[in-house]
Amino acid sequence: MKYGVLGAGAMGLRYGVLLQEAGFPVDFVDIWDDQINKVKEQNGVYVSRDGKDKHLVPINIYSPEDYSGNPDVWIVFVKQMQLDDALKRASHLFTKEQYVVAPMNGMGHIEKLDKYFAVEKVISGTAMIATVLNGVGDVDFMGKSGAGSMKLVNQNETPDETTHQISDDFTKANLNPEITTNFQGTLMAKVILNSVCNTLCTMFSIKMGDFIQAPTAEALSKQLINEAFDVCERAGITLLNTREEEWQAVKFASTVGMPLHYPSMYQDMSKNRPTEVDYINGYIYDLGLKYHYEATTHDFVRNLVHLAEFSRAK
Ligand SMILES: NC(=O)C1=CN([C@@H]2O[C@H](COP(=O)(O)OP(=O)(O)OC[C@H]3O[C@@H](n4cnc5c(N)ncnc54)[C@H](OP(=O)(O)O)[C@@H]3O)[C@@H](O)[C@H]2O)C=CC1
Ligand SMILES: CC(C)(CO)C(=O)C(=O)O
Repeated sequence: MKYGVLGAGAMGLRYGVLLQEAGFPVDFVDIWDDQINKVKEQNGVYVSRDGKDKHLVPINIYSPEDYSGNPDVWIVFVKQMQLDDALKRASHLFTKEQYVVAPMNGMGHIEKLDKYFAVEKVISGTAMIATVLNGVGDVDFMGKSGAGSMKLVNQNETPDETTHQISDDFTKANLNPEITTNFQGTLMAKVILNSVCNTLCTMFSIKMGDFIQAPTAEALSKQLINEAFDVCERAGITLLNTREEEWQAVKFASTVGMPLHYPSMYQDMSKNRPTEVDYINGYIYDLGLKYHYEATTHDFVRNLVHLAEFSRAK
């Protein structure tokens, strides 16, 4: 199938380059002018793996206004706060026949995608794949080839032939996809993991492997996990994991999976950009309020992240 990647940042480049290397046609569309200009100027994107073997990979990149292709599948990887703008600028490129796959972090993207794509063709998911954008036109794939895994989940919880075909293509690209059929439960399990790892590592500027060694890591993680599970139970969401399994997932990702990774939220904070915390801890808190439950720890850490954003901006 032909892929269009909307958002040629860290994750968009990782998915697109791996699919291209697996033999699929890929076009990249971005709303970030500096990235487009740099990639065009250097005739591609510099790709490294764990900081080594930096090499140039030629890619096709366009602004939405300059692109006129018709991919079978869009892969959307932008920060939650950029999504409205990206979709609006690319809206002339979307058709009701196209599928969209958006394994972004946080929550808030699905309703936005539904405005442009047929509901049964909206696939979300989660990516346990760590990637760092060193700067414009320069991306670092963390972990060995084949490291990391992801979940694909249809909004209508009914995987069709195209979903399986996308999954096969992603397998060929070494992205290790698994199709699940519990939409909310799949997405929220990742939101909860990010509400622990991304938020706590970002506040203290530490890698996941450093965080997990802290004597307080378990207590801090379990407090956030328990509150989030309390929210999901009230909202009628059956999570993929139990509370204990969620903590084990945090531990595994931090100890074995990606100990050297600064989560993507830290990558924003360290460059003085706003973070996705409102779509992660903030989403959990707001969801709780709808069911008359206050996830106060999530609200507190969300506000601490905003305090850090504010103090860095000064
Ligand atoms: N990175 C990761 O390891 C993972 C990320 N995700 C999720 O994937 C989605 C996309 O995230 P991701 O690919 O990480 O983000 P991106 O790499 O796409 O973020 C790039 C954006 O950051 C801004 N930016 C400005 N200057 C720089 C700079 N010098 N270096 C880097 N970025 C700059 C630009 O936006 P602007 O001009 O508006 O500032 C640009 O569009 C998010 O939902 C994220 O949470 C999920 C799993 C793992
Ligand atoms: C790679 C991972 C899972 C780390 O929390 C992530 O989602 C991120 O960096 O945003």
